Amino acid sequence: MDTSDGFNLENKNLKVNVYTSLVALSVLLVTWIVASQSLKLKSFGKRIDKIPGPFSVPILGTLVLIVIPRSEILEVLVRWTKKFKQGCFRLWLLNEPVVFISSPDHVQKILGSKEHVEKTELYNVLKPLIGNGLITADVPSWKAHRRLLINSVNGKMVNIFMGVCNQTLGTFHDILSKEPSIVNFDEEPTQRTNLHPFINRLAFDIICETIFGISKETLKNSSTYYLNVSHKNKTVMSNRWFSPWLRWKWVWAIHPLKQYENDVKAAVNELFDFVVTERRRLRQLDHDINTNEIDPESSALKSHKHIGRGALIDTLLDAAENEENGITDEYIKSELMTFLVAGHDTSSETILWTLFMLGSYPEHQEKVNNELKEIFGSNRNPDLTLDDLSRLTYLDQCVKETLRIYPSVPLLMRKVNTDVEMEPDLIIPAGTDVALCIPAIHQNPLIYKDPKKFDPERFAPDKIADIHPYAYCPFSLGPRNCIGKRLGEVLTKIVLARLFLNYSVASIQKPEEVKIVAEVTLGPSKPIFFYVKKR
Ligand code: HEM
Repeated sequence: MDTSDGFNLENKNLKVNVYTSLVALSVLLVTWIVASQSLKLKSFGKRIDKIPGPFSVPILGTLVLIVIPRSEILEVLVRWTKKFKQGCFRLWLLNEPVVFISSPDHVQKILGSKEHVEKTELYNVLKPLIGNGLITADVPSWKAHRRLLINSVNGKMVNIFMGVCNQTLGTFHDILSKEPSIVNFDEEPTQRTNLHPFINRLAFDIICETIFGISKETLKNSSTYYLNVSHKNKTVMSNRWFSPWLRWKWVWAIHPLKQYENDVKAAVNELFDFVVTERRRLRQLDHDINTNEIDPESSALKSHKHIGRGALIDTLLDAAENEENGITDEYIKSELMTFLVAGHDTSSETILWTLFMLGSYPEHQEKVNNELKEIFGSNRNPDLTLDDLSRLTYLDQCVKETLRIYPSVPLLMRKVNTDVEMEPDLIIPAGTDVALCIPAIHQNPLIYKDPKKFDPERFAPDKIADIHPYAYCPFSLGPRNCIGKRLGEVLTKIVLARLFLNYSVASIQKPEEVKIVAEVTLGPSKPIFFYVKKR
């Protein structure tokens, strides 16, 4: 007998055995997953289903969510908030439940508690871009890092920020005043202006400089400075955030956007390497200047145009010098990207929506102008101080009211690790994902009379105390609120003040014509246009 025949036969048998074992193993695995999931869901699901909610079926979950376009999800959520008792309802996203809450007392029980600070798995969609920074960090790392950063973010970073804002606004004014669609005060504009790209770029430049401690001229030399942190990323993240199908991890693993995610990771790494190397060089230069080890006429010193110590990167590099803090380069990268992503789109959307509101309601724009005139007289380009900003109280009311109607972050989520009794007959079981749809919370007619109306008077100093503290949460509330709230407020007000000192705006579309889209931030479905006149 030919020995090679025997060998082939043995080989064939071996292959058949391997395939059979693999199939058997897969069947066992799938059975085990299905059985354990259904056992878990049986008892858990029964408790969840005691909470009312829209029609749902096993496995596919709440059917409406699968068929409606993403642009309508927000409207549907607001409608359900009104329909179900105390605005509390459960949804099934495929086989995972989410409980939505909206009454101020319920919001307080979750956001106000030190216990419910864990984020849900959904936040993992942000990780390719922002790693394990504060937004996505697990609870122990979040606690340690928040403690590390809070004082400098609200202290020296604010002062650095003011300097960067004033300087960048100067150049911004030069760019904007050359825009051909902007006319002099006595002329009628014929061309419309889309202010969004200007504002977004401005916010990006200011935040970049304050976080990385590197002037934007230097950053421009980095090939990835223009890393598209804006549109395409938002689409990728929002697809994963809002599409129920993409919650199935295996779908995501083979999804075409996976490649894009990898490209983003590579670009983030490149940007980070550039920034950290450059900042370390500047810190060394600082040291040499202080210790007189450098010739005052040297070219290195002449090109030394940086913003001084106090950028976020300095706090992180200082902390890394003490080994006990356990700060790694990987963490520094995550935190820098977290602040960049969390800071610039949120602020620029807030500025844009406020312009839209003040452009739609000229009577309120007039009041803002009067306030500016009273404080700055005829000086159209003052360097603003924190004290000036605190005196702009009517502008502040307008921004607050805009953030009520158009909160830049539309959705917050928390995982609760203990049973939470909302009402005696309404218990959210431990392990549930709890969601807060901020536009729905902000449209509660029991708190805000005529909630769709733009009325800055709601936030007048003598009325603000009437608003339940947990009925207004554009920056979230409680221990895991927005750490950059102060920076976001300063940026929004300083940009708006400088704009209204020099320009008047009129919105072209009416508020009811502009649809909002809930992505990771809340933006208009189509660009918003203005007629802009120089003052
Ligand atoms: C008007 C502007 C802003 C708005 C409306 C806003 C809103 C928010 C909201 C709602 C959260 C909570 C997110 C969640 O729990 O899922 C948050 C968190 C955060 N924001 Fe802001 N933000 C703004 C500006 C900024 C700025 C300028 C920065 C920094 C430069 C920043 C950095 C952060 C960070 C790091 C977190 C995570 C905090 C933590 O988990 O401890 N934000 N922001």
